[in-house]
Amino acid sequence: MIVGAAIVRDGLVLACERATPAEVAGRWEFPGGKVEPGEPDEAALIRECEEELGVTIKVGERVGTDVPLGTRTAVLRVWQATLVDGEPAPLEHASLRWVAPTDLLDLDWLPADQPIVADLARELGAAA
Ligand SMILES: Nc1nc2c([nH]c(=O)n2[C@H]2C[C@H](O)[C@@H](COP(=O)(O)OP(=O)(O)OP(=O)(O)O)O2)c(=O)[nH]1
Repeated sequence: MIVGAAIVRDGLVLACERATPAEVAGRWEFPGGKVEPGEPDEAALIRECEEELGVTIKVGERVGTDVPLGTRTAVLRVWQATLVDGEPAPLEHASLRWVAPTDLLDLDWLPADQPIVADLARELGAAA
């Protein structure tokens, strides 16, 4: 299981640019990563956001449905989240960007993220 956080602040979504590996460097993703054995999904999401961004998040609603990840026996599962403490810093990413819902689909997201980003753009657009 790979978990990701769509952190929303002031109507904008935090997108993260991968630094590594070379095959996907420069593409965009949500902060997150692998759930450790026995770890609840939401705890993994909070841990990864602390490690990658130096922030504390509050986990909200699910976004979209689970997306199978290519060759791996894993799925990507994403939640909306809000910032509780700290300002996001690119501790493990090449860069960070706050993106308006209408601009989300212009970024070169990792393939598995694309249907989730489309759902998120619809949800946030509808709420505006
Ligand atoms: N974090 C994250 N990973 C994603 C997304 N979409 C997607 O396909 N992935 C894939 C890329 C990687 O193969 C895998 C997560 O790897 P990772 O390197 O971020 O996870 P991690 O921090 O737990 O990795 P590790 O260094 O402990 O091995 O999931 C996404 O939106 N966010």
